[in-house]
Order: sequence, then structure tokens, then C-alpha cells
Amino acid sequence: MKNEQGRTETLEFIQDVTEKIKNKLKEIDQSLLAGQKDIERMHDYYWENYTEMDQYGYEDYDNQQALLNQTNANQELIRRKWRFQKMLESPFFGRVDFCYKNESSAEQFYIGVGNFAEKTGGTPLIYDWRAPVCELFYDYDSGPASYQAPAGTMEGEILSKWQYKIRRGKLVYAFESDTKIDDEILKQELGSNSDVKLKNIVRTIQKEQNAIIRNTKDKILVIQGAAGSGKTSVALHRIAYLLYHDRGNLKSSDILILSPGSVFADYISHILPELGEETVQEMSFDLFVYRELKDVAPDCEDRYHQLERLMKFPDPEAYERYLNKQSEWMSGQMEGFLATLEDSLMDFRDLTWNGLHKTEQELIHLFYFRFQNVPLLARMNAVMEYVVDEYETLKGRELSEEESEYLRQKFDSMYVTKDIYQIYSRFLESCGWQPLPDIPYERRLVEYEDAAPMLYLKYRLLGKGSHKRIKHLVIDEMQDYSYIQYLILAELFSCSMTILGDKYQTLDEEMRDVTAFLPRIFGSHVKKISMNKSYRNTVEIAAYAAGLLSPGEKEAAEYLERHGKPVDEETFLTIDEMLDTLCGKLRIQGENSFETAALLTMTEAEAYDLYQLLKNKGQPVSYIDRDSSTFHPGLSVTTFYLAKGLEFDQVFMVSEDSSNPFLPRARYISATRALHELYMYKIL
Ligand SMILES: Nc1ncnc2c1ncn2[C@@H]1O[C@H](COP(=O)(O)OP(=O)(O)OP(=O)(O)O)[C@@H](O)[C@H]1O
Repeated sequence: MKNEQGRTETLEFIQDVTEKIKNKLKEIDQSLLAGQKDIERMHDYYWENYTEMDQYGYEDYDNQQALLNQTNANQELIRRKWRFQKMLESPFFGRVDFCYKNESSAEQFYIGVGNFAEKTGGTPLIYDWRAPVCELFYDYDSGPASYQAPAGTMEGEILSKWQYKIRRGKLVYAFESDTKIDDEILKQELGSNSDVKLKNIVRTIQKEQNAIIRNTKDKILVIQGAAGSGKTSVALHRIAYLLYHDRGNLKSSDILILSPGSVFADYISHILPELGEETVQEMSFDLFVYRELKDVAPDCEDRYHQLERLMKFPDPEAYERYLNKQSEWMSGQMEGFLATLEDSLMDFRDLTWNGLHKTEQELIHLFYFRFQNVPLLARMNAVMEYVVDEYETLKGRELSEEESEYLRQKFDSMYVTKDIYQIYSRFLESCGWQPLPDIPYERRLVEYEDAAPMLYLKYRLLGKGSHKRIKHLVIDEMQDYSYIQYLILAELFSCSMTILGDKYQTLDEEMRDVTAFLPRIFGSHVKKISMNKSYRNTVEIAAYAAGLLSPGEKEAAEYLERHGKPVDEETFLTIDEMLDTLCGKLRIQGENSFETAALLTMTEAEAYDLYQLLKNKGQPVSYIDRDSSTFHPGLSVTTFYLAKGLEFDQVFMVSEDSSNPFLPRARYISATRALHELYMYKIL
């Protein structure tokens, strides 16, 4: 009965709110038209009068400003229009009936992806999911509850909670639940064939996820989450939340996501616009390092080069060296090296030029005492500026550019070398490793194992102003960054951060738990949180994936009770046989078909061959390599490491070489990419 009444109420509310949204859209259309006319009028005025505008350009400037303001206002209107059009499709997804303490009746709060009020600034008919009152929906069952409003804690009682699905303006279901966001709804959401790309989860954010999304008090949040626990989703919703709550200070251009690559960036790119925000900047760490080292060497390997090499030519010694070069131990060695470098890098001499005279002793004094806090390779410049300043004051004239340049070279010649490549090579030797090949700039290629330590050395020698413009940094796949890489990030960014990942999904042979050392780099601001419940996979797939971990690695993972087909393990004698079987199992065409499937291999070469073979068989298929930038529906062929962070309805993983040292990790990463069906194939 209560359900019936609730449903009727909801239908009436949908009708009412739809009418009001339509009216709002009409108003926006009228304002847009008026705005457009204004712009045209301003253009006309300009062209008719520009020859007569005042000579100082004031009128021209005013005209340009007015034009810019009107264009911005129109753009804001277009954004609002788009948002309200979306709301017409699905105006809200939840409702809380909350009775404030000392009140006799409950208020109804409808919750949607955005706010909607009839009049700007009026009481919302629908509340944005990020509004304070919506905490009640995500965090509480029926009964006593409270939320934090700007005016303080609001206490009361939740009398009922509703969840809705509205599609194309029509109510699909409405049901009252006493509990938190109900598992049944979650199962329905996840059990249906997935969208092509990552979905927004506003309708079903879980309590522990909500705590992370709404956390504004911890400067650095580090989230260790099981595969499929919603880390990426939570990070994106957290960005939307921070943007909503700190509108005055934070813009989307102030936020940076360090992500594994361009396909991943494409895979998540629509979420923020769906949540009413603009997309944020995205960058891969390896690309950043390559750019920063451009003045040291023209080319630089990335993570994937290194991984491919180690898979092709397994070399335990090289692997050990790579791990050491990325470690905390290495940063200690570097500090020791830097301490002795102060002496061995310098060759002080008396300096005499056009009446300017400084003895070796005077220069040494300036270098080691007056400017001791300036980074080593920038210090001579500081000494020179000091000396030149003194000289100019004495002579009462400024040096010409040529004179300054001449003197700069003279001062610089007191460094034995300023070449970071050569200094780094000396550092390697001091640690007992092979130095780098002594070759000119044009022929240099920095191997992946040296790239991050070399960049860190560069910053330590030259100094690096932090990226003040970035006010929030998100680091996804945190387990893929080494100690040295985090030192670089700490050097570059002093802003708040969300760092998330899964220690079991490393691209190393062993799991990597970075949470152990992050507090040593970022200090006491680090707050660690775990997310153990996995939402992506069926129970069958999740249990299979857990079985791929070694006994010491298993943690008590929780799964959503969603069942599907058992995992299919098969061994084939030929690739052709395997591909025929795969084509038979693919369900990406026809009725009840899936949206996405992936064939995952160990190496790039294997992926490319299989892609070609599938194409030859007439199978529609896309190939994802490290330069790809779009994620397509249908079947994709790629390596396990490029599939990180992505998910597919069906996953086929094929391994051809059982001695590959990365096989166990690759199998785990591949298996956890599957939403509904998993096929683990081996070729003998
Ligand atoms: N609260 C939720 N409601 C609905 N779906 C959810 C929820 N949380 C996570 N999911 C779904 O679970 C899947 C995994 O989410 P996501 O990719 O964010 O996890 P992840 O922890 O980053 O995974 P991985 O580390 O394995 O790449 C996605 O399909 C996502 O939509």
C-alpha cells in the first residue's frame, strides 16, 4: 500500500517537475536568442564605428570586453540547457523523507545528478547528489540520522528512502528500501550489459565510497582497493564533489590526473561532463619525464619498453638492477653522491675582466657560504648575478647582453661539467654500476630504469619550482610508481592529492605496496583507506582471480553476490584453433549481445599478430597499442598491461610462453578485467 502511494506520488512529481524543467528550457532558449542578438548588435556596432573609436583604444577595449562577457554568458546558458535536457530524461534517482529534530512532519528531498529550482536561488525541487542533505541518502538506513550543513549538524530521523529508475522521462521502477543503497539494485546495474565506457555511479555510491568522495579534511588520501572496487569511479566522483564544494577556489583546469595512458583517458573522459563538470587535465608520468629530460637526451624509454624487453629477454640481474635504481636505497645513495659532488664538480679560478676582479677564495666563499642553499648547478648563476650587480653599481652602468653572456660562460666554465647525463653516469659508477655510454646528445637514449633517477638528479641539481597552478592531483594505479617517482611528484606538487591503486595489479613480478613508504615521502598528511569489496566481476570470476594470487597475498575480499558462467580454461595446439573457438564464444553481435570484449596477450607482438589473424578471418576487431587514444565498442586486442584500468564484458586471455616471469601478474590483471565472462587460454 505504502509502495503504491509512493509510486503515485512519484509519478505526480515527475509530471510536475518535467513541466517546470520544460519551462526553464524555454526561458533559456529565449535568453540565448537575446544573447545572440546582443552579440550580433555588438559586432555590427564595431564594424560600423571602429574608424571613429577613440585613439587610446578604450572604446574598442570596452566593446571587446562586453562581447567576451556575452559570449561567456551564452556558453554558461548552453551548459545549463544541456544539463536540463539530460534532467528531462532522468530528473532524479533517489528520495529521502527526513523529519528534522523537533519538527512534526518530514520533508521530502529528491536527489538527482544536478540541482533544479524553479527560480534561481529558490528552494530546490531536486537536490544535486553532492548537496549536504544527500549524505542522508548514501550513508544511512531508516532511523536516526544527521548531516553536516554549512550551519552545523542537522539531526533528525529518516522516515523512508526511495530509489528510482527513470528512463526517457518514464518511471521504470520506484522502490522503498530500509537499507543503504540496495544490493539488488547494484546487481541489476552491474548485471546488465555494460556501457562501452566507465559508468557514473551516482545512483548507487556505497557508504565507504561516499566517505572517500566527500572527504575534504585529509590532504593526501591514499586508497588501496581490490580490483573492481570502484577506485577510478570514486576518484572521478571525488573530483566532481570537490569542484562543487569549492566552486570559488577550484576550477577543473586546476586538477590533474596522472593516468596510465590515452586509451584510459578516453575511457573515463565522459564521466565528469555527465556529472555536470568540465573534464580535467590528464597526463602520463612517462610522457612528462620524456619532456623534462628533452634537454638531456632526445629520447627516453617508457615503462612499456622496459616491460617488453624483460618479457622477451628475461634477465634477473637486469630486473634486480631496475628495482634497485627505483628504490629508497637509491635516493640515499644519491644524497651521498650529491654531498661529494660539491667538491668534485667544481674547478674554481681567479676571475678578471674589464676591471672586475674576484679571487678563487672569494668565489669559493660566495659559492659555499653565501649561496649554499641554491641548488648546485644553479648556484654559479646566483654567484654571477651577485658579482655583476656589485660591478654595475660600482661602474654606474648596466652590462650589455653580449657582456653578460661572455661572463656567464666564464662562470660556467668553473663547473667540470653541467651535463646531467654525464653527472648521472658518474653517479652510476659511484654505486658500482656500468656508466652510461659516452656519446653525444643526438645519439642518447635513456633506458627506463634510469629515466626517473636521472630526472630526480636533475631537480636536485637545478631545483624545480612546484606546479602551483595544480590544486589537486589524482594518481591512479599508484602501485606502478616507484619510490623515486614519488620523490619527483613530491618535488613537483604540494597540493592535495587522491592516490589510488591496487598492490596486486603491479607490472612487476612481485606485488608492490607503496602505502608502506608514502608517509615517509609526503609526511603525516597521508590518510590510508582500504576498499575491499569488489563490484566488477561475477563471483565466479572474482574467486578465480583470487586463486591466481599466491597464498601470502590473499586478503579477505568481499564480492557482490552476482553469478555468471564459470571461468573457461582451455589449452590449444594451434593459434588458429584458439581463434576459431574464440570467435564461436564472442557475443558482441546479435540479440542480447555484449558491448565489449577483449583478447589480451602478454606481449605487443603477440597482440598485433592475433589482431591481424582475426582481421583475416573477417572478424571486426580493434587494436589497442601504446599510441592508441580511443576506446571502441566490440572486440579489442591488446596486451594485459594496456588493459589495466579498463573493463570488458568478455575477456579472453591467451598465453603462449609459460616461462614468462610476468605471467602470474598478467593472468591476475587480465582476469580482473572481465565483467561477465572469462576465458583463460593457453597455447602449447
Ligand atoms: N557503487 C557502485 N555502483 C555501481 N557500480 C559500481 C560501484 N562501484 C563500482 N562500480 C562498478 O565497478 C566496476 C569497477 O569500477 P572501477 O573501474 O572504478 O574500479 P577500480 O577499483 O578502479 O578497478 P581496477 O583497479 O580493477 O581497474 C565499474 O563497472 C564500476 O561502474
